[in-house]
Amino acid sequence: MSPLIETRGMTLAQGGTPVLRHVDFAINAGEIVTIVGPNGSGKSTLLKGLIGALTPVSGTVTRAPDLSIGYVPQSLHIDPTLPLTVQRFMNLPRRSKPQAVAEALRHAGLPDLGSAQMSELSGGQFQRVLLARALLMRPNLLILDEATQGLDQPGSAAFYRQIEEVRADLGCAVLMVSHDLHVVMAASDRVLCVNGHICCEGTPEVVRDAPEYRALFGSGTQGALALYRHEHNHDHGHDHHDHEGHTHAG
Ligand SMILES: Nc1ncnc2c1ncn2[C@@H]1O[C@H](COP(=O)(O)OP(=O)(O)OP(=O)(O)O)[C@@H](O)[C@H]1O
Repeated sequence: MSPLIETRGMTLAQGGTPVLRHVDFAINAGEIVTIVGPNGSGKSTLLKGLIGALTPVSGTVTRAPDLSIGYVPQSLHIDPTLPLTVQRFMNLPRRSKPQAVAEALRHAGLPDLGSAQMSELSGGQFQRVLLARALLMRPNLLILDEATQGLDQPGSAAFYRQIEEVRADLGCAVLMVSHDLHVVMAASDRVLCVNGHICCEGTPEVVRDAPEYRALFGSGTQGALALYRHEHNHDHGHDHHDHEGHTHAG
């Protein structure tokens, strides 16, 4: 099976300056991949290069002909004085069948919110509505750019568990950028640590233990990762994390 997106030696520049060099990357159907890295390390630039919003200065990007991307933004400002129900929001900018809307809300973990006002939602519910809207177009790749900013750690962990359920139910691949290192890493099959280039990659455990990752983030995430794994195994009773990991020096 060919990857949904594959890059070879992709170098991306911002304002004429290369900010991300020689990226060899691929994401396959059904995989959950997380991009971590310090501020300004090139995470958003990488997403832009992958989706085609930024053309590489060198190297190649290949996208599957049937690639369909659902995008969940980090937040969306809606004027709180504007009356806007969840149902109406879900039909912007395109009208969808009520059944499709109900199904997308259910997949996002929101069964009964159709008549609620967007302004009444909690942060976690709001992000789930954004997720539901991204699911309406039946993507085979879901991209989330810091989708849990503003949620507390339990809220973020719950959101990422929902993402794992979406993957299990719909089979879409997931590519996400996050600062919630421990929770998001634990929900991933593969983690990419970016710092102007890909400095290490592999399973969450491999990246957590990689010297390149520790040099950037320290070793403090180990306990939280173990804790989340424990909860996670209890909730679902199975483990998706069966890919071989590797690191390479950067
Ligand atoms: N439009 C732009 N013009 C010029 N430079 C830019 C532009 N966008 C980003 N950059 C620079 O490119 C580098 C990578 O930025 P990018 O936004 O990809 O980082 P990031 O890892 O997503 O950061 P953060 O975690 O802060 O969101 C930074 O040095 C940034 O200043």
